[in-house]
Amino acid sequence: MMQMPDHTRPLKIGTRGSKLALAQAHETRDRLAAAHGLPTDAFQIVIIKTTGDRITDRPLKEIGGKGLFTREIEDALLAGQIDIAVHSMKDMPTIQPEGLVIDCLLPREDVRDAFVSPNYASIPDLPAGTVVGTSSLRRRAQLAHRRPDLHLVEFRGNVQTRLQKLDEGVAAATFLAMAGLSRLGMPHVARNAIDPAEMLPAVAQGAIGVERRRDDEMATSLLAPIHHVGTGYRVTAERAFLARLDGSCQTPIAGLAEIRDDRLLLRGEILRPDGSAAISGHREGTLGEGTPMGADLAEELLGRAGDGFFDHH
Ligand SMILES: NCc1[nH]cc(CCC(=O)O)c1CC(=O)O
Repeated sequence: MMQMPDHTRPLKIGTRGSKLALAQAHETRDRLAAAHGLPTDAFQIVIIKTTGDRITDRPLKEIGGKGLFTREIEDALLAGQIDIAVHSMKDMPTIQPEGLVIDCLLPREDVRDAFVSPNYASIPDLPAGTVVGTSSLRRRAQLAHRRPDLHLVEFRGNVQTRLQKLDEGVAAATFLAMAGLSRLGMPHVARNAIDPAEMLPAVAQGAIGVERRRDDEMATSLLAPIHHVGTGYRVTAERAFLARLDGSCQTPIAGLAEIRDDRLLLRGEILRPDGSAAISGHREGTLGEGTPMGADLAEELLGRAGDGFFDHH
């Protein structure tokens, strides 16, 4: 018999310290407790500060992109300081360090982007020249593509910081993930949720993944029953698309897989950083075909884009 965690030897759940990260860690703990009939004090939430949390005054792309919010957490997992780690899959590099795996996905939240603004109800309402804040290369390129007349500014920080910047008038509108707002209990902050057909979300937006050491049998068996299979199929397809394009977050890429009638439908989009061009396509397949579908769609879009597509100009 496996020794289950209890309050004297709790399973340590590693997470960043932002409100959203903590909400995600608590959701993971509650699902684990419910699935195994354990009290919540059989789990201990351990906050780990990452480089991305420490450096808040520079654009993400300058300090290194994806991995900035995860490296220290993965080091703690490898060192045995924590037993599992909870991540927004949107922020995860496509390759995990040797010895770590993510094969547990929680049921996906709303995948859409939220339009947030004190004064305007939607993107079409924004007058020419309006200042819009976003730190996301994807959202920046998508917006510039549709509305080249707007003025885009860098807008970093966690959800609370960005909302405060809107209040202070640093920008008249911004975008946030609906998933984050919902998990923070504040979906009403969104003026509207943008249809993915208008603004395709980031790969894995709204998905939480739980990472573990590959050889940790306790973590493996504890996590197995909370894995959401449908979310797994979808995120697999989207991340295969991302992996073939570029593992970093230095390029504007969007991707969304959905399940309809037991079929997997994948949409993908790549954009020039300045929004001057966008190329999109789609694939359909069986639920288990996400990996080849993602790679194949990426190949198609890269072929149509040609050399130098992602270069700034
Ligand atoms: N890049 C930061 C980040 N990573 C995950 C989320 C939101 C939650 C999610 O998409 O799962 C956010 C904030 C945002 O984009 O508004």
